[in-house]
Order: sequence, then C-alpha cells, then structure tokens
Amino acid sequence: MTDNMDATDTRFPVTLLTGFLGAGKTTLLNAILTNATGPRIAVIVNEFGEAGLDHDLIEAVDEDIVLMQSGCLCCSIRGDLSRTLQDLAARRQEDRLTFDRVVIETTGLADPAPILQTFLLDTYLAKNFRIDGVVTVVDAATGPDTLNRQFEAVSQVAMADLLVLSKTDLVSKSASSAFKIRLRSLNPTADILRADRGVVPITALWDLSGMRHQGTSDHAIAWLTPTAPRDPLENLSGFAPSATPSAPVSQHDARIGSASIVLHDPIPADDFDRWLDTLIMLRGPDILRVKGIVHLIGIETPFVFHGVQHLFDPPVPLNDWQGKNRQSRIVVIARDMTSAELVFSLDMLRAHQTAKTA
Ligand SMILES: Nc1nc2c(ncn2[C@@H]2O[C@H](COP(=O)(O)OP(=O)(O)OP(=O)(O)O)[C@@H](O)[C@H]2O)c(=O)[nH]1
Repeated sequence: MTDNMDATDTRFPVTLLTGFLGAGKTTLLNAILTNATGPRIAVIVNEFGEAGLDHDLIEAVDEDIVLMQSGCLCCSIRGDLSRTLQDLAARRQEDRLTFDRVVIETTGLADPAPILQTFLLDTYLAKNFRIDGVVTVVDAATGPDTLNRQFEAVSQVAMADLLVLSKTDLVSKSASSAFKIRLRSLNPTADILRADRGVVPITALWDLSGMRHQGTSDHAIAWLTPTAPRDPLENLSGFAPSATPSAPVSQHDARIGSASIVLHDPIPADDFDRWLDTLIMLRGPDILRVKGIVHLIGIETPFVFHGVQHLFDPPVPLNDWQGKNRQSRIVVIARDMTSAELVFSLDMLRAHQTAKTA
C-alpha cells in the first residue's frame, strides 16, 4: 500500500448520477440545481443519441452545464470526459465559471464501472477530481420489473453509494417497502432516500465516499456498514453474506454477490496485499466495488480503500481515527460471484490472521 499522509485533498468532488432510463435522474438534477442553498455545481450531461433532450429538460440551463452527446460515457468517450473536465477546471481558473462540485448525469444504460475507472486511470482526473459518490435513482414503480429485465440497472444499484427511490407516490407503501428490501439485498451498504419529484434533503447527496482525507472515522464506518436491519445473532463468526433472506431473488439479482468481514486484530500488510491481489487476479473484471477500512500491523493509522474491478484509489489514511478498537472492515460486491464465494475469499484473510496470531 502507498503511504499517502497528505491531509488536504483539494480535488473537486464529482458525483456520478446514474439510474435506468426514465428513473428520474433529470428530475433530481433539476431539484438540486434550483436549490439556492446548495453548493455551486457544474453539470455534465451525457446523452446517447442525436437528440440532446435531457439538456433541454434541465431548467437551470446556463454555461455551467456541458452536454456530452457523442456517445455513451461508459463505452466510447472516456477521453472526452477528461477533456471536458479539464475545460471546466480551466474556465474556473480563469474566473469564467464558479463551481464547488461536479455532477455527471450518465445515460440510463451506462455501466458506472468504466466511468469510475476513468477517474482512477486518467492522470489528470486522478490528480484534480475525486469521485464523491455514486447516486443511483431507482423508479419505485417500474424499478422491480426493470431489475428483472436489465442487468445494467442491477449493476447501477449494486455500485451505488446512495440509492434515491423516485415515484413512490405511484406505488403502495408495502410495494415500496418490499422493493427497498430487494435493493438492500443487492447493495447492503448504500443508504436509501425517498425523492418526492426529485426533492431530497440536498446535503444527503454529498460526501458519500469514505475516501476523504478530511473524513471522520464515523463517516468511514457508516460508508461500510450495512443499512439492512440485522438479526443480532447473525455474523457471530465475524463475516456474513449480506443478502436479506426475505428479498425476492430474480435471475439478475442472483448474479450479484456481496459479503463483508470484520477482523478484530490488525492484519499483516503482506496478507492483505496477497488477498487483494488474488481476488483481483481471479475475479478482477467482475468486482463492482471493494471498499474497506484496514488496520495493518505496525501502522497506527487505519486506511480507507476503494476499488472497482482491478483499479484502486490510493489508500487514504484516517488521521483522526476515533475508533476505540483496531477492527478492519471490508465489503465486496461482485457480479457472477455468489456471496458464499466472496465469504470464502474473505475467510482466507481471516485464516491468515488466525494462523499468525495462534
Ligand atoms: N409521479 C412521479 N413522477 C416522477 C417522479 N420523478 C420523476 N418523475 C417523472 O418521470 C419521468 C422521467 O423522469 P426524468 O427525470 O426525465 O428521468 P431520467 O432518468 O432523467 O430519464 P432518461 O434521461 O430518459 O434516462 C418524468 O416524466 C418525470 O416527471 C416522482 O417522484 N413521481
């Protein structure tokens, strides 16, 4: 692991706003942009197809909104994204534009993984911008059916830091609750927020990643903690598949596996690296998110880390760690891997630890 002790992170936070076609992304964006108390936001709208409709649908249109229309961000125009952000930063530098954060609205069919990777891979972006969170809008009315039909929508849910549930006015409370259980089974660590025609408590959309140099230990723990109500007797072994048993399981849902582990004692750095290398080597392309707080033997400060497929952000030290213990927590969400396989992988980490401390 790289030792990055720089406590100031001046990179611009970027929110990736995703969600299936018609889920309510533009509606949410409009609500954000018309909120006078919020931060100043530059918006990048990525549209697929010749008619730049979403751009026209954004009410607060001004020069802070950039339309990227030439193709889908996740597959064809990743270089364009870097250039667009460079251009925004240059305009801000020249006082032609003011913004504190950037929101990128993806197309409804976008896979967030390659976009997140672009922020890790592109040298300019990695230096000047940081992903602040993936916000996925899910339609409470058509969402269940969409998840059954479209695997892209399932991936968008699995990768989210925050799920925004739209159109709950169109469904019964019980349908909405059942859907929430399903969403939690796909993504145990994302909070779920209800939007009333795009209106949400605006601050809930920001600072979602635990990967902030100025982040607090409480924040980092919340980033990794399953939101689903838990059986108090569950996880006595310290690790658990996170699927909620009562959630309906569709063919697509079954392709997503997730697991988490809590290790009570610091981990030898070599063991941690070996575990991560093995996971990436064997299943790299299928890993949607890996995130964790890790305490390594011999290093007082814990690290927060985050990765998508085989790419990882440089680990961030939690300098103000307030935790009374030295517990490490790791969460893995992957596609085409069962929770049992993921638990097995994490168990290897525990086995190393047990062998070393025995
Ligand atoms: N009833 C109801 N309708 C909503 C709500 N949120 C959004 N809508 C409607 O849903 C439709 C689609 O919303 P958009 O915000 O355009 O969805 P989008 O995700 O940007 O759509 P694409 O760009 O096509 O992927 C619009 O007609 C919105 O008015 C809500 O909370 N309740």
